[in-house]
Amino acid sequence: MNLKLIENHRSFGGEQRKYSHYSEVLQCDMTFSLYLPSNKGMEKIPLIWWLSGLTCTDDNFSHKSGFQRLAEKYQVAVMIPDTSPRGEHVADDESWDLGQGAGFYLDATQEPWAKHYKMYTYITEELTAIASSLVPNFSGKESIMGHSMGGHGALVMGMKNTERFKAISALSPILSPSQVPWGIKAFTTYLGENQTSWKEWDASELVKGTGMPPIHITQGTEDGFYPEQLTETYFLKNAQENNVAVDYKKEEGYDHSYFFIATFLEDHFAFHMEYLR
Ligand SMILES: N[C@@H](CCC(=O)N[C@@H](CS)C(=O)NCC(=O)O)C(=O)O
Repeated sequence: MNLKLIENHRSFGGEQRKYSHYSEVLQCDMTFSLYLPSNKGMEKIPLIWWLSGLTCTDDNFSHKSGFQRLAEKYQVAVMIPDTSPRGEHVADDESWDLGQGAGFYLDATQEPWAKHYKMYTYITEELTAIASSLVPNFSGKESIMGHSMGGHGALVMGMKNTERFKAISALSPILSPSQVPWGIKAFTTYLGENQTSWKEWDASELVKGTGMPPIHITQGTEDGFYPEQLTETYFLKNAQENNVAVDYKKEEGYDHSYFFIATFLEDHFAFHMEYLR
């Protein structure tokens, strides 16, 4: 596993850690970040997964959102993966919404991406085993949240693993990737032209399933990517027709940035903690 602790910062009483390791699934060196609360009460600690958006690494959320205050307040560990496989030998694209920094949290089937772009299996299996070994006194309870591409990733991972994740939330998420430019570009490239294969990676299709965890979504009205990339209509229609509980909130005047994320994060943590206790 070659796990190496490369940073450790005290933050709000807990520890903000960053690790590097060689990923067998992705076939490359990776980093991830992990927050461990102080756990002064020696309680069982649940785990929230955070998935970031396009162009991010695991640093954006830990550097810019201020989430550590909430994780310490609620005594919850937070795991932050990178957004794609990395390295000079890993396929890439010159545009910012494809390739490295834009893995879309799926398992690619098309060349030259299939060898490394397996973010779904990396997170749900390899990183999951690592997380379990690193969170002391882990309660075994997990939930998942994310932003934009990562908001979509959180919905897909949560809805594909309904027994495992107790709650799902997303800030300005892509909701119907098969119908918006970012998603069409990524799915065509990673999964191929046959749109039948897209369905298992599309939150608007998965929401037609049964036994879904509760879902909470926040979208800013002044988000430059809304509604073109982040349209909610089809997702909400499918959720409603299938009786899936989605709390979709629009917030006046907010954009797509980490200023928006930082503003509404407490609301999201409080929502998750209802199901993680
Ligand atoms: N093309 C722009 C926009 C990309 C963008 O807004 N990315 C969002 C996720 S979709 C983000 O979280 N950016 C990193 C940040 O704001 O720290 C860029 O390269 O920064």
